[in-house]
Amino acid sequence: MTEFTKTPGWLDWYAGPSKPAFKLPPGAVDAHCHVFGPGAQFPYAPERKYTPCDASKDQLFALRDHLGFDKNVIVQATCHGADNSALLDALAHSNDKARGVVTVRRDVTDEQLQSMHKAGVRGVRFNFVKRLVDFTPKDELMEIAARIAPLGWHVVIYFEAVDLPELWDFFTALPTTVVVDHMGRPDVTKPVDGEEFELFIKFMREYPNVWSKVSCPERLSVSGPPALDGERNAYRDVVPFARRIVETFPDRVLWGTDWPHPNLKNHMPDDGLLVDFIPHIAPTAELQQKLLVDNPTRLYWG
Ligand SMILES: O=C(O)c1cc(C(=O)O)oc(=O)c1
Repeated sequence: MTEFTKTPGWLDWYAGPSKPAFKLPPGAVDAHCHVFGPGAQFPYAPERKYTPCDASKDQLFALRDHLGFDKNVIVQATCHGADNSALLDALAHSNDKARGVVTVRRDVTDEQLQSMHKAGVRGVRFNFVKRLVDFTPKDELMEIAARIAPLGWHVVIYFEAVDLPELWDFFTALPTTVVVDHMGRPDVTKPVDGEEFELFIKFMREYPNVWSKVSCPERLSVSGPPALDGERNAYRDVVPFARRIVETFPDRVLWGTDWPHPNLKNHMPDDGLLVDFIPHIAPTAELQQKLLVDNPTRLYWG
């Protein structure tokens, strides 16, 4: 049995979350969440940049039911590298209520890809956030994208807003649907109609294969207030950014909790209150239906 020691200062996920006041529509999908280990059963990768607390599939499924979601999309976390065993185990025990996005290297075989497809995998994740991963050459990533495209899978990309100009040519050459994690991490202290965020809007406007997760206000917010202590109007500085994306591209947005929220530094949100962020960025029933049900169902269960 392997013992792991958490990264110093690690914040564990919030136990005993509230019941959201916002009632999720039937069939709602939490389209961005992770499983961590448990490390004793699914060891963390040697090349990881952090060691988390455990966050098991059973704990994830309990949260899903408590919050009122119907399904999950589980995204491979960088602490597991390219070993997708914990994720695949969660899919296998999900009763068809979960899909997955994996991390693979160029040595993955076609048989492995086929078998992951049968298990419910529908995408690969390419990560460009330097604090999370070592650099992977773009030709290797493009080769992987070309191999997963025939399966109907998509590519999930995680990057910081300042790096979009440099990554533009690579992203716009990808042959699949492209899903951006956490709105490409805008700096929300800059104007919502400023140069940086306009480039992201342009990316989505000019490339109809690009989708965005309007998730992670708890990571992007600077002025808060956090989703804690009954606050149902949290992270107000993030609202204009997320709402602009939802209202401009209503058919290409997804929402997820990001549970168990790796690497948060100053607080851990109450996931029930985090769900209450949704109506602030998707104010009508029609937008909520697309964001939470229609879009993820089409992309992952279509
Ligand atoms: O910002 C992060 O630290 C972060 C990390 C990971 C991961 O380690 O996979 O995933 C996320 O969605 C966000």
